[in-house]
Amino acid sequence: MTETLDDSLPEALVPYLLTEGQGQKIVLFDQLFTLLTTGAQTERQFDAFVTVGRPGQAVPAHFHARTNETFFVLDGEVRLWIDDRKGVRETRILEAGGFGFVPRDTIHSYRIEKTARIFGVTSAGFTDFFRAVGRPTTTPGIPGPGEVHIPSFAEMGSRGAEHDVNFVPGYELFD
Ligand SMILES: O=C(Oc1cc(O)cc(O)c1C(=O)O)c1ccc(O)c(O)c1
Repeated sequence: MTETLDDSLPEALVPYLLTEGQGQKIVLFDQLFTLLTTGAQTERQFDAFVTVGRPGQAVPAHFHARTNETFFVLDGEVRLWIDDRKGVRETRILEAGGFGFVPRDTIHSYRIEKTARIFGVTSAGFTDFFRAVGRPTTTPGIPGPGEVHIPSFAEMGSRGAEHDVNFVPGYELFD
């Protein structure tokens, strides 16, 4: 018999299957993050999630001291900025199939340019930040105008500091 799951994820290292749209869903700003697997399921090895959103603002520029991140664009267009402050300083619009690797200590930001779906695998624990500042939801799909969740600047800063999300105020996104 086929096992079905609600949106919650198992508490331990067990095999599981999710159907389209299943996973722990969190709204942050105007995007929906669906967590597919996290440290609790992967022996603290990695997190994997899908982001969906419409064209909007760039996320505030930031870096992580311990987290490596990936962006794999499934649909749409996403501009990614990366700056490792050691010589790699680049921006590019990634279309479906495009990929970005953002290692720890790299200042980065992204902006959805055309309604997009992005698959991300990161170091374990990264998505705890979404849980901390985002709003849980059971509604799949891109949040509607009444569903956006905009945390305060102060909350983003303090929760970010707890979760290794280090914002870089005044950082200018370049062309
Ligand atoms: O979510 C990603 O990044 C973020 C989005 C925010 O609204 C605030 C943030 O601080 C971040 C962050 O990176 O910390 C992200 C990362 C990787 C990926 O594949 C994504 O699709 C989104």
